[in-house]
Amino acid sequence: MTTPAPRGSGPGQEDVGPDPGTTVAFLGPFNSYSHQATKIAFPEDKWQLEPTTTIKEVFDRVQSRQCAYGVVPFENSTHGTVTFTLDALADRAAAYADTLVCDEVYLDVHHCLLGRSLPLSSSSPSPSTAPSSSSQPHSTPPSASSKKGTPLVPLTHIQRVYSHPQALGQSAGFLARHLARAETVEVSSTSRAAELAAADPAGRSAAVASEFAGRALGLDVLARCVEDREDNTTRFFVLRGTRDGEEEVERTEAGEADVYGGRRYKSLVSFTVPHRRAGALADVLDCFRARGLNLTSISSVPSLDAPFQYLFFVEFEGSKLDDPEGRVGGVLADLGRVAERWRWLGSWRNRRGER
Ligand SMILES: O=C(O)C(=O)C[C@]1(C(=O)O)C=C[C@@H](O)C=C1
Repeated sequence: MTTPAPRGSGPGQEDVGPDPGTTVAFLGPFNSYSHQATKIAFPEDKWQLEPTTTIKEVFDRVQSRQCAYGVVPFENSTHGTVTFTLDALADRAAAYADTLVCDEVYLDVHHCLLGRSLPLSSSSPSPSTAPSSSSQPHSTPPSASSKKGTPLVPLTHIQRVYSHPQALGQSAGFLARHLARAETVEVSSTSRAAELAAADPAGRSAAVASEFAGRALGLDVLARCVEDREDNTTRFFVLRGTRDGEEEVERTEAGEADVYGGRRYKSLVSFTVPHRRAGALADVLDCFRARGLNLTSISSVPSLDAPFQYLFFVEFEGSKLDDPEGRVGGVLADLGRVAERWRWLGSWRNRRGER
């Protein structure tokens, strides 16, 4: 049996009413990068997309079946893992026992500095802000200098830059070069940052966010591609609840051989190891090596069992439910013997390189 996958082919796709089977929670507000990623996997004509204010709320809605799916950022290629998502996946209070990762979405992330080209008040630029390294006069039209990562107008009037901590981290070099004296303020999402910049009556606030978010609010683009690396990409996880009596993940289509030798899929497990035993983590990793399962990421968070003890996450190529050679089933059985406690968090189609 093939479990319905997202990307427009899921249950109840003709019905866009309040049926929880057609709803997808994502980290909002609208126009966030999470919203863009969600639209890739869940076309808006078939799915009802519901913004949340926190990543935890996405997990809550999936676990409680208020929403059929959820989309959360997992890691960024420049700035690393998203700790709120790892914390929810760590599930220390067993609040998300029925929530699994069932797909992934890669999104190229290109940030803009958004704000007002000139301060809205008639006063001159604040002496407390650093002079911009741009030497262009205010009158220069943006199109005359569209060089990536270079201010399109002087930034001397910008006193404050709002953004999501991930986006600030991804643009740290630009901010240090051009806005060293401006205050940086972390907020819950890049689109919230754009809202705050738009609400500044003096026009002295800016946001690191998408051009999309700026357009929706009538903000000027003060600089494009302010991320420190051109290949800046964020990977999102699609979450869903476990379903009784049903296979857990999308399988290879009937007759479609797994020509990638397991690379068609990825899986995620979490585990703890006996903290005081030398080589305990190496023993767990050795189980993957012994079965020829390639690891694609490894992360850790404090286990909160005791100070300085950790819960590990290992992501590897292979699926629990399309496992003709039994290698994934084998390694999960090994984990039961070698790890202190462990949990399978899902298997899904490997989307790397699809876009
Ligand atoms: O703030 C947003 O727009 C988000 O969707 C969150 C988020 C993240 O947490 O990583 C998503 C993608 C970008 O890497 C920056 C921020």
